[in-house]
Amino acid sequence: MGGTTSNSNVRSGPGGGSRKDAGVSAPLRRREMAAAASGAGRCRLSKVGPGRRPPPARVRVAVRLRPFVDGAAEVSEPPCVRGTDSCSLEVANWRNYQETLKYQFDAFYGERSSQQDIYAGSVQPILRHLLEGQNASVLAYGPTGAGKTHTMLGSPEQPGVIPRALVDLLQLVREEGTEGRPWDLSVIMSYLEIYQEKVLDLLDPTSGDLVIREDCRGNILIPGLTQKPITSFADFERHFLPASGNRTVGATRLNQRSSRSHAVLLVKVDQRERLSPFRQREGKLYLIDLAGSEDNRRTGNQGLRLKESGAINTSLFVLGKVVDALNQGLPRVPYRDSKLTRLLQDSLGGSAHSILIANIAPERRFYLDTVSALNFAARSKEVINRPFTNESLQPHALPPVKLSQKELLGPSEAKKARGPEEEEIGSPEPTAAPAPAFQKLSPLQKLSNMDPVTLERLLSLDRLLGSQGSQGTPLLSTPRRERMVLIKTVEEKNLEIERLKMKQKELEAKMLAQEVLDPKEKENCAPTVLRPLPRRTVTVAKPLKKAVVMPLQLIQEQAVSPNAKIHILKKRGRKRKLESLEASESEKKAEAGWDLELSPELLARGRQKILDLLNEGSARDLRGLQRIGQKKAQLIVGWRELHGPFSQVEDLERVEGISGKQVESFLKANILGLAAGHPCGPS
Ligand SMILES: Nc1ncnc2c1ncn2[C@@H]1O[C@H](COP(=O)(O)OP(=O)(O)OP(=O)(O)O)[C@@H](O)[C@H]1O
Repeated sequence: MGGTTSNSNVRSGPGGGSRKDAGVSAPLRRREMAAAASGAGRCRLSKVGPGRRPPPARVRVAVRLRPFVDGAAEVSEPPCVRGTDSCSLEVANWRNYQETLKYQFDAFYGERSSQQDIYAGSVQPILRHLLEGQNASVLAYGPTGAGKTHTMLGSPEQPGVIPRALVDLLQLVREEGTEGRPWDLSVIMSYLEIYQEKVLDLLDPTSGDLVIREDCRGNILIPGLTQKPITSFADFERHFLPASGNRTVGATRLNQRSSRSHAVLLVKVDQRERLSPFRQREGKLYLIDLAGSEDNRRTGNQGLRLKESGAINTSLFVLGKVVDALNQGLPRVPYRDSKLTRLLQDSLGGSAHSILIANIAPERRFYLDTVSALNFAARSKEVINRPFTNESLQPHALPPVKLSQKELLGPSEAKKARGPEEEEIGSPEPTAAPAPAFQKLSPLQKLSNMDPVTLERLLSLDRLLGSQGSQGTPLLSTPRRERMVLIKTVEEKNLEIERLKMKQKELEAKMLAQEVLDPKEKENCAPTVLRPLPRRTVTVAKPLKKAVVMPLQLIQEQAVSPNAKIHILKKRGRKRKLESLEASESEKKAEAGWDLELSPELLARGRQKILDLLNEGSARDLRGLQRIGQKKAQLIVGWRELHGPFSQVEDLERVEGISGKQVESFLKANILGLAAGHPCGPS
């Protein structure tokens, strides 16, 4: 290794974390803005105070150099890396052997450092944040065979970060949670791996690929992931050791037991205040052993190993892009481009106290990997996180909710939001009660109380008047007298509409009576053939496109079940009848000119059944519904866990990943089957 140092090759300047934190440089601000945009600081929490952003905490970076593991190599070649002090190291410059590349980090651990040195120096200090209700993460990064698993897991003789952290954390929890202390504490663990872009539960390997979600505070969670309560280290080992056996490892040319996946141990510390105001806090610790980046020219990987390697390298590449985007303050940070980065979203540029341990190897054959790992580590230490206290009130301590969603809506909207059954029950909802005299309603509230049809007509009249330019004054701001005249006109129109509706009903009844009398006509009609009625000539508002929902199976069912009423097909445009129920699917599609009107009770029954399933069904039950696969089922269960029960089927649209269109087609596919009491088959 050359003795001369070239300053131009110093990749990271001597500026320590404190100096950078205090600085107000533009790039730092941009990074902070990106961190905020990425989800940090979205919370309004008591520790931080409403409107105030949590203070920044830079990602800490430590580098660990492992010793030579191959004695022969140590004798034949000098190391290509060496430490210069407890924070700095230098690497030979392959372009010019007279020079070295210098790096400075928060800590550097040389080849003689022990497991305890790394743990006590870099990991132990962040554990206390968990008891403050904050998140923390430890990531082991580096090329394959550089010692990540050794650092995180270690061996029975040299236990690594994971066992040491668990021992200390459980001890802390015991001390803090003893009787007489203000908080009651509990610890829960989960363990997963990301293997070939699949999130697999190591505590329950049968569970399949899990979905990663983000809550309103920007916290990352995985619904359906097994959570095991632990109270002692023996408890932890009982779950952890067999689960570690489930992790995917394989032999490569560079490591006999190479991790083929990213392993993530999640330890959650839940705290509940014993006395008023009964706050609760949650701190999460992620302990992550990343799979190593692999140069497949050297690993000699082929087949499955090559595929695994591709997934590992891609996710690590995205990790690099995320770090770069955060550093450059880019508006879009590509967290979603890989499962790994999605999971690390609140650890990088997010809400956690994070420490990255970059593992490097001294052998020459690792040289390029070492330089690339060090460069990544140097970029990572510029990333700013904003840890905050994750604190809320325990559910029983919350004051009663004053306004329900229905109460916030106007009466007509609330009526629409209620199911037909609810309407029939006619509960004395506050929405129906007159507003108290002292409550001064704003004009907007008055409008929202109006019948939507009237309101729609008022607004279109308003638009019309506006477009004519004659009156010039928009309706809602016209003088009271003129407004009254206009409203009266609207009311008259409404009356006329009602009259026409009545007339139409009479006509319909007449036609039905005629059909009954006409035996020839009757002969032609199989009981299930749905007959068109004259088209309505008056539309109150823009006609809503009605869903044509008629699974063949159900129509046949209706034929033998006279109780269930499915009414009428209404003609729209072309004069064609549904000839027979055996009509092919394409023919049915061609019948777009026909609308089907279904018995409202039948629809309401179907909706209620769907709602019950959405609120009470397991992911497996939900998979039994049409148009719901494994992912959507998990999304639904996850949403429910986060937000509570769905109040109406349309709430499905609020589930991230389910669009309004999908909800519509889901409804169409399921409503009749469920109403008719069919068990739903898989889609
Ligand atoms: N600090 C250390 N002291 C002694 N041996 C070490 C040290 N670090 C790593 N090793 C040894 O080096 C080998 C490779 O280490 P390890 O499996 O931890 O690498 P890795 O980075 O996790 O690799 P991969 O990404 O392929 O899983 C192992 O035999 C391990 O025992």
